[in-house]
Amino acid sequence: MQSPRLLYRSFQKSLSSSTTLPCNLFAKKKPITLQGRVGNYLVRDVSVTGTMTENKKSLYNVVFVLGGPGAGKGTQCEKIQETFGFQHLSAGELLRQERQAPGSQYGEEIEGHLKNGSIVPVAITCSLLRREMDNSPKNNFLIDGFPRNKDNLDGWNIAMEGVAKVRAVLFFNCPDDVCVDRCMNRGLTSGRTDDNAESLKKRIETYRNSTMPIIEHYRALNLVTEVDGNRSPEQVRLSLTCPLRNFQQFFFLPEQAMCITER
Ligand SMILES: Nc1ncnc2c1ncn2[C@@H]1O[C@H](COP(=O)(O)OP(=O)(O)OP(=O)(O)O)[C@@H](O)[C@H]1O
Ligand SMILES: Nc1ccn([C@H]2C[C@H](O)[C@@H](COP(=O)(O)O)O2)c(=O)n1
Repeated sequence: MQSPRLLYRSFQKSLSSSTTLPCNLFAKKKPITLQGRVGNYLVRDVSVTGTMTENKKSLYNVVFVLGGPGAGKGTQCEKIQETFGFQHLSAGELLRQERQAPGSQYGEEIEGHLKNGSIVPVAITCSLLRREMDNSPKNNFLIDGFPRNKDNLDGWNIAMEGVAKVRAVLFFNCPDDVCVDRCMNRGLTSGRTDDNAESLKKRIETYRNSTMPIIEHYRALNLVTEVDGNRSPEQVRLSLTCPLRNFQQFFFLPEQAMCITER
C-alpha cells in the first residue's frame, strides 16, 4: 500500500496537470474543496487558499484540547508540542496574560470571569488566539481549553472560516474529584486566583453544563479522540502517541490537507 504522503503527491500532480478551475476561484481567499481519486482511494477535502501554483500557506490545522479543569490538558500539550510539530496555545493562559497586560481594556472583564469560573466572550479569546496563530511560524496548533461553550464555538466558526480548520478534538476525560484535587494542589504554588474550592465548584459546573455539549457536538462529527486522563502523566502521554501519529500522517501535510478513505 502506498503511504498517504505518496498518495497525496500523486493527487497533487494529477490536479496540476488535469484540473481546470475557474480563475475567479483562485482570486478569492476563501477555501475551495476538491475531490479526486488516486488508485483505490478517494482523496477529498483538500483546502486551498490562494493559487495552487504559488504554494501559499494553507489553512491553519487545529486540534482542540478539551476536558475538565485539571484533567491534564496543559501538561500533555507541553509534552507533545515539539515531538509532533504543533504550537500549543492555551486559551486560559492567553487570557491570564491579557489580564496582566498594562493598559489592556479587557483586564477587568477577564478577571471577573476568571474569578467566577465563567467564560470570557469569544471576541476577546478568539482574537488572542488569532494573533498568536498569525505570529507563529507553525501551521499546526493544539488549542487547549477552547471552545468552552456555544458562544466560543459560534464565534470561532464565524471568525475562522477560511482561516483555520479543526482536524480533531482531544478529550481528556477525568473524574471531577480527581480534577479538583489536582487543581487544589496546583493552587499551592500556581498563584492562579481560580485554583480554590469556590472557583473550582463553578468551573466544574461550567465544564459540565457548557463544555460537555461542545465535546458532544464534535463527537457527533466524528472528530473526538477520548483519552483517559485519570492515569499517570506518562501513561497518558503514551496513550496519545498513536492518535497523534495518525493526525500527523493524515492531516498535517505541508501545504494542503487531505483525507483518504478506501473505495
Ligand atoms: N496525569 C496526571 N496525574 C497527576 N497529576 C497530573 C496529571 N496531569 C497533570 N497533573 C497535575 O495536575 C495539575 C493540573 O494539570 P494541568 O494544568 O495540565 O491541567 P489542565 O487540564 O490544563 O487544567 P486547567 O484547565 O485548569 O488549566 C498540575 O499541577 C499538573 O502537574
Ligand atoms: N475559552 C476559554 C478558556 C478559558 N477561559 C477562562 C475561564 C477559565 O476558568 C479560565 C482558566 O482556563 P484554563 O487555564 O483552566 O483552561 O480561563 C475562558 O473564559 N474561555
